[in-house]
Amino acid sequence: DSGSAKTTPEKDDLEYLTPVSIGTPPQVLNLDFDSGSSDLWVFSSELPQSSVSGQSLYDPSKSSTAEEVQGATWNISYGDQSSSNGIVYRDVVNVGGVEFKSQAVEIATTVSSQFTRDTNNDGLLGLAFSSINTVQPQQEKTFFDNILSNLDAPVWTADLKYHAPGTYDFGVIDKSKYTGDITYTDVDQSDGFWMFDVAGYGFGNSTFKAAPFKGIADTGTTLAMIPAEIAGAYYRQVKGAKLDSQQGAYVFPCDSVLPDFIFGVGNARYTIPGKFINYSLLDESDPTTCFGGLQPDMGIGFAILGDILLKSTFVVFDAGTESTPRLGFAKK
Ligand SMILES: N#Cc1c(N)n[nH]c1N1CCCC1
Repeated sequence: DSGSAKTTPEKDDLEYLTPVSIGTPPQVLNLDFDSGSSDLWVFSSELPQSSVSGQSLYDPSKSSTAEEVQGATWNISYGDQSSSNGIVYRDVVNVGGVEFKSQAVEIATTVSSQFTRDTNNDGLLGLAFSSINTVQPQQEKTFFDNILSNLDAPVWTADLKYHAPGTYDFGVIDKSKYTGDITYTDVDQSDGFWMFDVAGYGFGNSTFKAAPFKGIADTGTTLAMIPAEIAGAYYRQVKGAKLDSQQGAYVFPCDSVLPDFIFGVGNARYTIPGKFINYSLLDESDPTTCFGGLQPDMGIGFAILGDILLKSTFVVFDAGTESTPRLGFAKK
């Protein structure tokens, strides 16, 4: 098996939403594919109306193939303090033509206000490791884990783009989506994430610094949260940039020309264009102050390499054969 699904960015590339078919007849929901978490959960007919503001709802009672997982519950909270919880069904799930007949579909009976406000996001499809799936008493597998043995190759790939649709592929590495070689690096899955070593960094007229740091490849995070001293050194190159203490984030004049940011994987070097790092207005009411796409990590012990970084490359999430999983990066 192999398949390909188009993923479309919300405003400012806040997140990328991908159509997923669930049930019989198929109910299509647009989900946020998240390599930083491992639950497939959806807005559902079981939610109170006050929690729904335009999202599409999965209704298991309208699917002839839905079966409730008796006694199973789930409860997840994310780094941005958003959260959701509910009960569990199994149903047919199809992503880009790849189907699994008894995927755990976690239906929300409660969602936090951030999700209610995110009107086009119908839920999440977790693509981190199944070891951090939150279903109890019996943990469930991710969609990728479930389809793995049927895939032509044990991989999924992310080709995210700046202010344009991209694709998530399963079971195939599409050579038309990248240039040059793919550089692979080992993954430490012990925290359930796609965690790897960034070999170092560079920007502006500074030379590349071989100062390695750990980070997770996280398609579910908008920005790139990097070690505070690196973020500080980067924004010192930007006239008028300052750390907005209220936000705990760097802001700068919107007409700033931001330096490119170089990151290393193994011996390879990749460039995040400065344009990507001029992320968005801080506040719609002030057209002169902009918000950076690179921000300091919150001292959690690893960087969170989200869409700002991932969209500058073609990324291979490789489960490996019996060996360790690995990540591949290529220019495009
Ligand atoms: N915070 C956070 C976060 C993350 N690190 N990966 N995915 C996240 N979210 C998915 C939906 C809301 C937040």
